[in-house]
Amino acid sequence: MNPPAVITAENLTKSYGELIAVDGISFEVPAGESFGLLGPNGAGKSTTMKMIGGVSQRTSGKLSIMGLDPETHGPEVRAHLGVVPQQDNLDEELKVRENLIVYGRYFGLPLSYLRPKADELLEFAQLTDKAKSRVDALSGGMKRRLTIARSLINEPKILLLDEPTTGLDPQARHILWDRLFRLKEQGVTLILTTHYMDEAEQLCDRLIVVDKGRIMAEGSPASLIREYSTREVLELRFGSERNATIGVELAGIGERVETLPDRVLIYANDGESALEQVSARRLRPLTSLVRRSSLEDVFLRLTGRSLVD
Ligand SMILES: Nc1ncnc2c1ncn2[C@@H]1O[C@H](COP(=O)(O)OP(=O)(O)OP(=O)(O)O)[C@@H](O)[C@H]1O
Repeated sequence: MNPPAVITAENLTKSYGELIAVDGISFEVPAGESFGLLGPNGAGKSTTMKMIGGVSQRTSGKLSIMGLDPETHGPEVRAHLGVVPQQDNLDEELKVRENLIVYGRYFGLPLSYLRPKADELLEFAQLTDKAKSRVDALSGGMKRRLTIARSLINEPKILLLDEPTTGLDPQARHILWDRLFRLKEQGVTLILTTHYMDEAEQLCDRLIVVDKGRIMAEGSPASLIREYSTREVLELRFGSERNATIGVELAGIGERVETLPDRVLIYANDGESALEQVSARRLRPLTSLVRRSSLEDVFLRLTGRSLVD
Protein backbone atom coordinates (compact mmCIF):
# COMPACT_ATOMS: atom_id res chain seq x y z
CA MET A 1 0.00 0.00 0.00
CA ASN A 2 1.29 3.49 -0.82
CA PRO A 3 1.94 5.80 2.13
CA PRO A 4 -0.85 8.36 2.59
CA ALA A 5 -0.45 11.79 0.98
CA VAL A 6 0.71 14.41 3.48
CA ILE A 7 0.25 17.24 0.99
CA THR A 8 -2.39 17.48 -1.68
CA ALA A 9 -2.71 20.47 -4.00
CA GLU A 10 -5.55 20.68 -6.48
CA ASN A 11 -5.65 23.41 -9.07
CA LEU A 12 -3.71 25.65 -6.72
CA THR A 13 -3.63 29.21 -8.04
CA LYS A 14 -2.15 32.47 -6.83
CA SER A 15 -2.53 35.79 -8.64
CA TYR A 16 -0.89 39.08 -7.80
CA GLY A 17 -3.20 41.50 -9.62
CA GLU A 18 -2.87 40.68 -13.31
CA LEU A 19 0.06 38.34 -12.77
CA ILE A 20 -0.73 34.64 -12.29
CA ALA A 21 2.27 33.47 -10.26
CA VAL A 22 0.93 29.92 -9.72
CA ASP A 23 -1.43 28.76 -12.41
CA GLY A 24 -3.60 25.82 -11.38
CA ILE A 25 -1.04 23.28 -10.22
CA SER A 26 -1.98 19.88 -8.79
CA PHE A 27 0.28 17.40 -7.02
CA GLU A 28 0.39 14.92 -4.15
CA VAL A 29 3.28 14.17 -1.84
CA PRO A 30 3.25 10.88 0.07
CA ALA A 31 4.72 10.66 3.58
CA GLY A 32 8.49 10.29 3.66
CA GLU A 33 9.07 11.42 0.10
CA SER A 34 11.60 13.99 -0.93
CA PHE A 35 9.65 16.11 -3.40
CA GLY A 36 11.09 18.93 -5.48
CA LEU A 37 9.85 21.95 -7.35
CA LEU A 38 12.42 22.64 -10.05
CA GLY A 39 12.22 25.74 -12.20
CA PRO A 40 13.89 29.02 -13.08
CA ASN A 41 13.60 32.27 -11.12
CA GLY A 42 10.05 33.55 -11.14
CA ALA A 43 8.48 30.15 -11.91
CA GLY A 44 6.24 30.34 -8.84
CA LYS A 45 8.14 27.96 -6.55
CA SER A 46 8.42 30.26 -3.52
CA THR A 47 4.80 31.34 -3.90
CA THR A 48 3.74 27.67 -3.78
CA MET A 49 5.88 27.10 -0.69
CA LYS A 50 4.37 30.12 1.03
CA MET A 51 0.86 28.80 0.39
CA ILE A 52 1.87 25.41 1.83
CA GLY A 53 3.42 27.17 4.84
CA GLY A 54 0.21 29.11 5.37
CA VAL A 55 1.84 32.54 5.04
CA SER A 56 0.26 33.37 1.67
CA GLN A 57 -3.40 33.00 0.81
CA ARG A 58 -4.27 31.15 -2.37
CA THR A 59 -6.49 32.80 -4.94
CA SER A 60 -8.29 29.54 -5.76
CA GLY A 61 -7.91 25.78 -5.69
CA LYS A 62 -7.54 23.34 -2.81
CA LEU A 63 -4.68 22.61 -0.48
CA SER A 64 -4.47 20.05 2.27
CA ILE A 65 -1.54 19.48 4.65
CA MET A 66 -1.87 16.36 6.83
CA GLY A 67 -5.57 16.51 6.01
CA LEU A 68 -5.92 20.15 7.10
CA ASP A 69 -6.36 23.39 5.17
CA PRO A 70 -3.54 25.79 6.11
CA GLU A 71 -5.87 28.77 5.72
CA THR A 72 -8.42 27.56 8.23
CA HIS A 73 -6.09 25.52 10.47
CA GLY A 74 -2.92 27.64 10.40
CA PRO A 75 -1.54 26.83 13.88
CA GLU A 76 -2.27 23.07 13.61
CA VAL A 77 -0.63 22.92 10.17
CA ARG A 78 2.39 24.94 11.33
CA ALA A 79 2.89 22.52 14.21
CA HIS A 80 3.62 19.80 11.62
CA LEU A 81 5.88 21.97 9.47
CA GLY A 82 9.49 23.06 9.63
CA VAL A 83 10.24 26.02 7.39
CA VAL A 84 13.61 26.96 5.94
CA PRO A 85 13.05 30.21 4.02
CA GLN A 86 15.11 31.38 1.07
CA GLN A 87 16.80 34.10 3.13
CA ASP A 88 18.18 33.09 6.53
CA ASN A 89 16.27 35.01 9.18
CA LEU A 90 18.32 34.05 12.22
CA ASP A 91 18.49 36.39 15.16
CA GLU A 92 21.94 37.92 14.77
CA GLU A 93 21.78 39.40 18.28
CA LEU A 94 21.59 35.95 19.85
CA LYS A 95 24.22 33.25 20.14
CA VAL A 96 23.89 30.08 18.08
CA ARG A 97 22.32 27.87 20.76
CA GLU A 98 20.08 30.69 21.97
CA ASN A 99 18.61 30.95 18.49
CA LEU A 100 17.27 27.43 18.82
CA ILE A 101 15.92 27.89 22.32
CA VAL A 102 14.24 31.25 21.70
CA TYR A 103 12.64 29.92 18.51
CA GLY A 104 11.36 26.88 20.40
CA ARG A 105 9.79 29.19 22.97
CA TYR A 106 7.60 30.65 20.19
CA PHE A 107 6.08 27.20 19.90
CA GLY A 108 5.44 27.21 23.64
CA LEU A 109 7.88 24.34 24.16
CA PRO A 110 9.24 23.97 27.73
CA LEU A 111 12.91 24.58 28.52
CA SER A 112 13.22 21.05 29.92
CA TYR A 113 12.54 19.84 26.35
CA LEU A 114 14.39 22.62 24.54
CA ARG A 115 17.77 22.41 26.26
CA PRO A 116 18.58 18.79 25.36
CA LYS A 117 16.82 19.21 22.00
CA ALA A 118 19.01 22.23 21.14
CA ASP A 119 22.15 20.21 21.94
CA GLU A 120 20.93 17.31 19.82
CA LEU A 121 20.19 19.64 16.89
CA LEU A 122 23.55 21.40 17.18
CA GLU A 123 25.19 17.99 16.99
CA PHE A 124 23.07 17.14 13.96
CA ALA A 125 23.99 20.45 12.27
CA GLN A 126 27.68 19.94 13.14
CA LEU A 127 27.66 23.17 15.12
CA THR A 128 28.27 21.91 18.66
CA ASP A 129 31.57 23.78 18.93
CA LYS A 130 29.83 26.98 17.77
CA ALA A 131 27.06 26.83 20.38
CA LYS A 132 28.25 30.01 22.10
CA SER A 133 29.35 31.87 18.94
CA ARG A 134 27.60 34.91 17.60
CA VAL A 135 25.49 34.17 14.52
CA ASP A 136 27.20 36.88 12.45
CA ALA A 137 30.50 35.03 12.92
CA LEU A 138 29.19 31.93 11.10
CA SER A 139 29.90 31.09 7.45
CA GLY A 140 27.01 30.97 4.97
CA GLY A 141 26.92 27.16 5.12
CA MET A 142 26.84 27.18 8.94
CA LYS A 143 24.00 29.71 8.97
CA ARG A 144 22.00 27.48 6.64
CA ARG A 145 22.61 24.47 8.87
CA LEU A 146 21.56 26.48 11.89
CA THR A 147 18.39 27.59 10.09
CA ILE A 148 17.64 23.94 9.31
CA ALA A 149 18.38 22.92 12.93
CA ARG A 150 16.04 25.67 14.11
CA SER A 151 13.28 24.50 11.78
CA LEU A 152 13.50 21.05 13.39
CA ILE A 153 12.97 22.26 16.94
CA ASN A 154 9.32 21.13 17.01
CA GLU A 155 10.12 17.76 15.37
CA PRO A 156 8.14 18.53 12.22
CA LYS A 157 6.90 15.75 9.96
CA ILE A 158 7.32 17.94 6.87
CA LEU A 159 10.25 20.21 6.15
CA LEU A 160 9.85 23.02 3.58
CA LEU A 161 13.15 24.16 2.10
CA ASP A 162 13.16 27.11 -0.28
CA GLU A 163 16.38 27.10 -2.33
CA PRO A 164 18.36 25.44 0.48
CA THR A 165 21.83 25.80 -1.03
CA THR A 166 21.66 28.97 -3.12
CA GLY A 167 24.79 31.02 -2.58
CA LEU A 168 26.78 28.24 -0.91
CA ASP A 169 30.10 26.90 -2.15
CA PRO A 170 30.27 23.27 -3.37
CA GLN A 171 31.65 21.86 -0.12
CA ALA A 172 29.03 23.58 2.01
CA ARG A 173 26.32 22.29 -0.35
CA HIS A 174 27.53 18.70 -0.01
CA ILE A 175 27.51 18.91 3.80
CA LEU A 176 23.97 20.24 3.65
CA TRP A 177 22.80 17.55 1.23
CA ASP A 178 24.21 14.93 3.59
CA ARG A 179 22.21 16.39 6.51
CA LEU A 180 19.04 16.43 4.41
CA PHE A 181 19.58 12.78 3.45
CA ARG A 182 19.74 11.94 7.14
CA LEU A 183 16.43 13.67 7.77
CA LYS A 184 14.90 11.74 4.94
CA GLU A 185 16.23 8.51 6.46
CA GLN A 186 14.45 9.49 9.66
CA GLY A 187 11.19 9.66 7.72
CA VAL A 188 10.82 13.44 7.42
CA THR A 189 8.99 14.49 4.25
CA LEU A 190 11.12 17.03 2.39
CA ILE A 191 9.63 19.61 0.05
CA LEU A 192 12.26 21.67 -1.63
CA THR A 193 12.51 24.23 -4.36
CA THR A 194 15.63 24.60 -6.41
CA HIS A 195 16.87 25.89 -9.70
CA TYR A 196 19.93 23.65 -9.49
CA MET A 197 19.44 20.49 -11.49
CA ASP A 198 22.22 18.66 -9.67
CA GLU A 199 20.51 19.38 -6.36
CA ALA A 200 17.21 18.07 -7.70
CA GLU A 201 18.94 14.95 -9.01
CA GLN A 202 20.72 14.36 -5.71
CA LEU A 203 17.87 14.99 -3.32
CA CYS A 204 14.51 14.41 -4.95
CA ASP A 205 12.67 11.11 -5.25
CA ARG A 206 10.20 12.88 -7.47
CA LEU A 207 9.79 16.38 -8.73
CA ILE A 208 7.67 18.71 -10.76
CA VAL A 209 9.29 20.91 -13.36
CA VAL A 210 7.59 24.30 -13.17
CA ASP A 211 7.74 27.24 -15.52
CA LYS A 212 5.57 30.36 -15.52
CA GLY A 213 3.39 28.97 -12.75
CA ARG A 214 2.57 25.73 -14.56
CA ILE A 215 3.71 22.14 -14.21
CA MET A 216 5.58 21.11 -17.34
CA ALA A 217 6.41 17.55 -16.26
CA GLU A 218 6.40 15.31 -13.22
CA GLY A 219 8.38 12.22 -12.25
CA SER A 220 11.60 10.92 -10.75
CA PRO A 221 14.79 12.55 -12.08
CA ALA A 222 15.71 9.33 -13.91
CA SER A 223 12.26 8.88 -15.46
CA LEU A 224 12.14 12.50 -16.62
CA ILE A 225 15.55 12.18 -18.24
CA ARG A 226 14.47 8.93 -19.93
CA GLU A 227 11.26 10.49 -21.19
CA TYR A 228 12.56 13.86 -22.38
CA SER A 229 16.19 13.31 -23.30
CA THR A 230 18.64 10.83 -24.76
CA ARG A 231 21.14 8.86 -22.68
CA GLU A 232 24.07 11.09 -23.62
CA VAL A 233 24.72 14.59 -24.89
CA LEU A 234 27.59 15.73 -27.06
CA GLU A 235 28.50 19.35 -26.31
CA LEU A 236 30.42 21.14 -29.04
CA ARG A 237 31.85 24.64 -29.16
CA PHE A 238 32.70 26.11 -32.53
CA GLY A 239 33.29 29.70 -31.38
CA SER A 240 30.68 32.44 -31.19
CA GLU A 241 30.69 33.21 -34.94
CA ARG A 242 30.08 29.67 -36.14
CA ASN A 243 27.84 28.35 -33.36
CA ALA A 244 24.80 30.12 -34.78
CA THR A 245 25.02 28.54 -38.25
CA ILE A 246 26.61 25.17 -37.59
CA GLY A 247 23.30 23.52 -36.64
CA VAL A 248 22.42 22.97 -40.32
CA GLU A 249 25.71 21.20 -40.98
CA LEU A 250 25.16 18.93 -37.99
CA ALA A 251 21.59 18.00 -38.93
CA GLY A 252 20.86 14.28 -38.82
CA ILE A 253 23.50 13.41 -36.24
CA GLY A 254 21.92 11.96 -33.13
CA GLU A 255 18.24 12.42 -32.38
CA ARG A 256 18.20 16.19 -32.03
CA VAL A 257 20.52 19.18 -32.36
CA GLU A 258 20.04 22.16 -30.06
CA THR A 259 21.90 25.41 -30.71
CA LEU A 260 22.61 27.62 -27.71
CA PRO A 261 24.44 30.97 -27.84
CA ASP A 262 27.73 29.46 -26.66
CA ARG A 263 27.50 25.78 -27.66
CA VAL A 264 25.73 23.21 -29.74
CA LEU A 265 24.19 20.16 -28.08
CA ILE A 266 23.73 16.91 -29.95
CA TYR A 267 21.31 14.55 -28.22
CA ALA A 268 22.35 10.96 -28.87
CA ASN A 269 22.33 7.71 -26.97
CA ASP A 270 25.97 7.17 -27.93
CA GLY A 271 27.86 10.48 -27.72
CA GLU A 272 31.19 9.09 -28.93
CA SER A 273 29.67 7.73 -32.10
CA ALA A 274 27.95 11.10 -32.68
CA LEU A 275 31.39 12.74 -32.32
CA GLU A 276 32.79 10.34 -34.93
CA GLN A 277 30.04 11.44 -37.32
CA VAL A 278 30.93 15.08 -36.68
CA SER A 279 34.57 14.31 -37.56
CA ALA A 280 33.46 12.37 -40.65
CA ARG A 281 31.78 15.55 -41.90
CA ARG A 282 35.11 17.35 -41.45
CA LEU A 283 33.63 19.71 -38.91
CA ARG A 284 36.23 20.70 -36.35
CA PRO A 285 34.84 21.91 -33.02
CA LEU A 286 37.15 23.90 -30.72
CA THR A 287 36.08 21.71 -27.82
CA SER A 288 33.95 18.59 -27.46
CA LEU A 289 32.54 16.86 -24.42
CA VAL A 290 30.34 13.79 -24.03
CA ARG A 291 28.24 13.75 -20.86
CA ARG A 292 25.15 12.05 -19.51
CA SER A 293 21.83 13.80 -19.88
CA SER A 294 20.63 15.83 -16.92
CA LEU A 295 17.50 17.62 -15.77
CA GLU A 296 18.92 20.74 -17.45
CA ASP A 297 18.37 18.93 -20.76
CA VAL A 298 14.85 18.00 -19.70
CA PHE A 299 14.10 21.64 -18.95
CA LEU A 300 15.58 22.80 -22.25
CA ARG A 301 13.47 20.25 -24.11
CA LEU A 302 10.30 21.27 -22.30
CA THR A 303 10.69 25.05 -22.51
CA GLY A 304 13.33 25.79 -25.14
CA ARG A 305 15.20 27.70 -22.46
CA SER A 306 18.07 27.09 -20.11
CA LEU A 307 17.26 26.55 -16.42
CA VAL A 308 19.80 29.00 -15.04
CA ASP A 309 19.50 32.52 -16.47
N1 LIG B 1 4.34 39.65 -3.21
C1 LIG B 1 4.34 39.66 -4.53
N2 LIG B 1 3.71 40.64 -5.23
C2 LIG B 1 3.72 40.66 -6.58
N3 LIG B 1 4.30 39.73 -7.35
C3 LIG B 1 4.95 38.73 -6.73
C4 LIG B 1 5.02 38.63 -5.30
N4 LIG B 1 5.71 37.52 -4.97
C5 LIG B 1 6.08 36.94 -6.14
N5 LIG B 1 5.64 37.66 -7.19
C6 LIG B 1 5.82 37.32 -8.62
O1 LIG B 1 5.30 36.03 -8.82
C7 LIG B 1 6.11 35.30 -9.73
C8 LIG B 1 6.58 34.03 -9.09
O2 LIG B 1 7.50 34.36 -8.03
P1 LIG B 1 8.15 33.28 -7.07
O3 LIG B 1 9.00 34.02 -6.08
O4 LIG B 1 7.13 32.36 -6.57
O5 LIG B 1 9.08 32.50 -8.08
P2 LIG B 1 10.23 31.46 -7.78
O6 LIG B 1 10.04 30.36 -8.75
O7 LIG B 1 10.26 31.10 -6.36
O8 LIG B 1 11.54 32.25 -8.14
P3 LIG B 1 12.74 32.68 -7.19
O9 LIG B 1 13.67 31.54 -7.18
O10 LIG B 1 13.29 33.88 -7.90
O11 LIG B 1 12.14 33.02 -5.84
C9 LIG B 1 7.23 36.24 -10.15
O12 LIG B 1 6.88 36.84 -11.37
C10 LIG B 1 7.28 37.24 -9.03
O13 LIG B 1 7.75 38.48 -9.49
